Amino acid sequence: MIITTTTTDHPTTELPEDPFTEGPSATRGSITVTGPLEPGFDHILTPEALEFVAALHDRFARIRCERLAARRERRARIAAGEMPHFLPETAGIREDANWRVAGAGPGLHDRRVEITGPTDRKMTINAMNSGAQVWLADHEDSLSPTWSNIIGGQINLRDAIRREIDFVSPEGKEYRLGDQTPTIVFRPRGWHLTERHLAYSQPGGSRGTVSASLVDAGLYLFHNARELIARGAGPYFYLPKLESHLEARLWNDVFSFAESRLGIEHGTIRATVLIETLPAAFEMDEILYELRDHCAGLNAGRWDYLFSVIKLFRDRGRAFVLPDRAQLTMTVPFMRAYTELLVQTCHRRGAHAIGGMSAFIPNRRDPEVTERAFAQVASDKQREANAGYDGTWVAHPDLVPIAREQFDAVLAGRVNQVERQRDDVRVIAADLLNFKIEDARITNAGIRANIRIAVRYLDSWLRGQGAAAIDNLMEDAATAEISRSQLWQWINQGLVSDEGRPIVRERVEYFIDKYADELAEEPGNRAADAAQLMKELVLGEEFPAFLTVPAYDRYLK
Ligand SMILES: CC(=O)SCCNC(=O)CCNC(=O)[C@H](O)C(C)(C)COP(=O)(O)OP(=O)(O)OC[C@H]1O[C@@H](n2cnc3c(N)ncnc32)[C@H](O)[C@@H]1OP(=O)(O)O
Ligand SMILES: O=CC(=O)O
Ligand SMILES: [Mg+2]
Repeated sequence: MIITTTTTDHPTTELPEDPFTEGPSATRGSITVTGPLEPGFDHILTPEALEFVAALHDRFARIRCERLAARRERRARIAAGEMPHFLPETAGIREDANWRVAGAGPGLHDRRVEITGPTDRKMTINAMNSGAQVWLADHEDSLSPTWSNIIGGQINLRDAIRREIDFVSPEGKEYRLGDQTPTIVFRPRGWHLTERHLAYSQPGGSRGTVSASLVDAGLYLFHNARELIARGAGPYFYLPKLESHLEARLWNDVFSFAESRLGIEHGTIRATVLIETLPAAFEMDEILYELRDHCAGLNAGRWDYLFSVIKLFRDRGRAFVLPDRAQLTMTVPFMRAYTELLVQTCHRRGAHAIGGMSAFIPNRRDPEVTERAFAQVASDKQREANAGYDGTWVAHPDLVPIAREQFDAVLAGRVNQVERQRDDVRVIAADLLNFKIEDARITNAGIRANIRIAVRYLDSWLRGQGAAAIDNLMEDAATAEISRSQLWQWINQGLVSDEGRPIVRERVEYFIDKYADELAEEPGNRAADAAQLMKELVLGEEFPAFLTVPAYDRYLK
């Protein structure tokens, strides 16, 4: 194989020659627990596990900061007029037809339906009994990262993996695992997030930030990697919110280091990378390449992708303004282009292409809502299966058979269609950047819907629930990001709604208060904080890069 690029010749560049033999100058920091110890936490936060997480910090904390700085630099260049583009310096990787990724690990060949959801004890058991092939156990978009949820989630994962999990609800309903359970793929928090209930100290007393990604992935690997392998699967990850192939390289280095440290074979860990930012869509081949020893596939994370487009171009003028959220479907030109390119890229490299999440969810108490959700989800999954995807996500157990039916119809007895090449796809940069939408509208109803959804979602998140059914749609951190970033953009671009109403701070503020007031009677509500946070996110001059950052730093208890 001939690769004509400098970025590929990386003996994991930031590391010494034998990257996993610590040199005399290696930092030996330590991690201490500053959060409260709830029942069972001591079994997860053991001295050995904390030492492992500290070793990850010694090695990778600085590089993480560099990668985050690179995100800020790129965004500044885009604000100044640069457009995202395919990188000339990595053309060799894209043009070389000869390399492939490791592909699916044991238990991961059949990913027709993947149920996603947070790791609380009841939902863990429900997801494991859902009939899906995979459970995406989520510490990202659908999990509010309270200390209880984060370490409680690790307890539940440990117990689920060992089949030692049961639960009795306050109403007395009993939950236990059935015989057939899905392969678990764990999604740690993204590189931008920190964990404030742990402290990282370096020799000499200096303190460093604790990366939420390294905590989540580190604890999961430490407690479960060997057990998963012994049970015929492996430690598998979904990697969220990557913005470049260098971030993929960082993950790859983390995995290689962890494998070496835990004494498991190189390449045992498998990752599926979410392509959910616009810059990452320009680096899909490079991301696969960086992670090739550990990579199982890519996923089209549609909601964060939309958020990324809005965020990147928020101050670039009206040509970059997207219409009401309801009009941002998967068939608008830029979404179709990115999802088609993803399948083509994956299958060329032997990687799975996994579809995304339709936000329509059933309501067991309302047959009409359920019927509409089933129809919407069926059509979304039919489109994905026909496009060549190997599997897809669902948000709710009742959607598993609906999605499965669509994939089974196309796969006709096979468990994936990785061999199907989409040589017909011709996507160029202009297609990924074609933000024109026919009959685009920004309506008063669309503005109010964004405000209502975001306020309600923030209230839910601050109460510790990171996914919520709002008006029969699944809302999570990614969908709420779209709502709040659209509002910020529409205000700052001085837009007027289709009905002729200027979109101004005073009016948006009025509705924030109105929708927060609607929640004020609910027991345990966080409506006042949600309104305050929403005002910061939407009415401020500054645009916080992620809503979860100020929400976590200043509002989450
Ligand atoms: C942009 C992205 O990243 S998408 C991926 C991230 N988002 C998600 O994962 C969302 C996952 N989905 C959910 O969290 C939930 O479906 C919600 C919050 C949207 C709705 O949940 P509920 O209001 O509890 O729905 P509903 O009452 O219909 O649930 C019925 C049963 O199914 C269970 N259930 C619903 N969704 C899930 C799920 N995703 N996983 C496991 N169990 C589930 C509920 O726990 C409930 O169980 P019970 O009958 O034993 O009490
Ligand atoms: O994580 C998935 C998304 O759509 O965002
Ligand atoms: Mg996402």
